[in-house]
Amino acid sequence: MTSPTAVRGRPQPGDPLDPDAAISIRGLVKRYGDFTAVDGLDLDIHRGEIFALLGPNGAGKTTTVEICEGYRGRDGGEVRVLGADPADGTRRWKAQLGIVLQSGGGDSQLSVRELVRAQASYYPRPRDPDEVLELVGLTEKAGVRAKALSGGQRRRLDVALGIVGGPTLLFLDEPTTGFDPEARRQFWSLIRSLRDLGTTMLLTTHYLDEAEALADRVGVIARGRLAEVAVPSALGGRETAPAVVTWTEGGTRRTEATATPTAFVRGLAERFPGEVPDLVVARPTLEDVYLRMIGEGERAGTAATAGGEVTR
Ligand SMILES: Nc1ncnc2c1ncn2[C@@H]1O[C@H](COP(=O)(O)OP(=O)(O)OP(=O)(O)O)[C@@H](O)[C@H]1O
Repeated sequence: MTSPTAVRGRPQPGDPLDPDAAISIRGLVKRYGDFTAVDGLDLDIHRGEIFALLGPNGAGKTTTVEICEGYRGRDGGEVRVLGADPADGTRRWKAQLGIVLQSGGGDSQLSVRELVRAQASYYPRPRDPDEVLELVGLTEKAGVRAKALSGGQRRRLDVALGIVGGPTLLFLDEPTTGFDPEARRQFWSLIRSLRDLGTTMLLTTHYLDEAEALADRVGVIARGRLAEVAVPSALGGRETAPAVVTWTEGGTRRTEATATPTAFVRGLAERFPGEVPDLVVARPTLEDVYLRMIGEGERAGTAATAGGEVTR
């Protein structure tokens, strides 16, 4: 289900920061040497929503997210996260954030339970570590050393470490990479239950089905700019795009794009005594519109390479 916040639009350049938003970004710029990785980004993420940031490798997703987390500085623009500028976020502010990094911890001699308990001890109001292990499906592995976990189990541990502090705002950077299909489904229901508890989430992912299944809104970022922000079903005009009807007639594959597929198929059905051969009715998938968008982004830009190396 889509939250009420999901229908709000996106800010325009020059708009004031939104004081009610969980994250409010205006004109964000980040350069690495001569290379501009984030190039004037305006975005509001509303409290309680799940927002998915999509974009090809190197688009600027992690850079944007890490600026919001306070891990990277910026070269221009304004950012407020839970009311504070991340560049001077206090410990108390940081305690409200949960972070699931792309390559998290877990390479430890400590057991899973010990790691989650240790993490919990940094927060003023942590969740119960054993409940968190239950939530991420690691109860049976609680006594196992983290280094003995499989790749997918390690990601679950990363999620456990990210949520044990009871965050108001959770950042998830490609959280289900390496998960098997069942683990992904379990993770999705975990994310939905966190949303039901009121947690705001900013998620980056390369899995379009994940964005579609979880996100109230998605933002497509290409070459450091936001190409579009929309609810998943409306991205790239999907809702109003013509349906494409395909069938076989006289031994030939036929295709018709139509705004009224029901009427068209009814007409088609009258032409055939039984089933319409090989009938398919399709609208553009999220993947179709996404690939078109990032393709347009690539064509609009010129070839650029990253400049100076900056380490976190
Ligand atoms: N520390 C750094 N020093 C120099 N260039 C960097 C640094 N970090 C990122 N970049 C460059 O900035 C651009 C954006 O990188 P970023 O990691 O934000 O992309 P991303 O969208 O998260 O990509 P991915 O999907 O691969 O994780 C890339 O071209 C990258 O090479």
